[in-house]
Amino acid sequence: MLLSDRDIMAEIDAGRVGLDPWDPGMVQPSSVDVRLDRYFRVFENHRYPHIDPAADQSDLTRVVEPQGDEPFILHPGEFVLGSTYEVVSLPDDIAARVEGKSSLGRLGLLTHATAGFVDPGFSGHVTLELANVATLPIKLYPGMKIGQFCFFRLSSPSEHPYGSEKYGSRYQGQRGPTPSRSFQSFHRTPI
Ligand SMILES: Nc1ccn([C@H]2C[C@H](O)[C@@H](COP(=O)(O)OP(=O)(O)OP(=O)(O)O)O2)c(=O)n1
Repeated sequence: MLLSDRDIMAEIDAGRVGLDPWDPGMVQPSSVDVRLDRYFRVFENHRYPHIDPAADQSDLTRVVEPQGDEPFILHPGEFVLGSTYEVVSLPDDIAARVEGKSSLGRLGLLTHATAGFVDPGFSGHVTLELANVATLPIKLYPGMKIGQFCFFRLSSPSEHPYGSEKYGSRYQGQRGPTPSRSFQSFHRTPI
């Protein structure tokens, strides 16, 4: 079930869902707007001949921080990682999705390429997969509204929420735009 504004507020007031920093003005009818943090990870493609999900390529990306009120310019076709300004924390019976904003989508800005799901139990900044599919560069201002979270109540609490031992939980507690940890516990079924 998708949580309404009043259900979201009740979960926040009960301390079960955390959004830090919290601004009640960000609540929408059944979502909460989130803002863009000031850190980005740009790809250093010259370092590798290919991207390998099985290999530790931690230096494939480099952190860039615009100074003061400077925007980050995202060029057409470019793909960088960003992150939400808010840290989100979910209990074991609520999952979330990060969604784009229509006003930005209409300009050609994508906020996640394929991964919009936030597990029950997750806590951390959410990493944004920012892409410009327009034909002109787009200015990204730290602190601007960049997307929205919507929240879903599970049919029952998760037995092994994100962060518990059972699963990898490779991104629990992540701070800022976090590069892929795909190589950690990379598994391939022989077929
Ligand atoms: N755009 C997104 C989507 C998700 N997450 C966070 C919240 C999720 O709970 C966590 C893990 O997401 P997935 O389960 O989709 O990723 P993996 O399966 O690759 O990671 P893991 O093995 O840790 O489950 O990453 C994020 O930071 N940014």
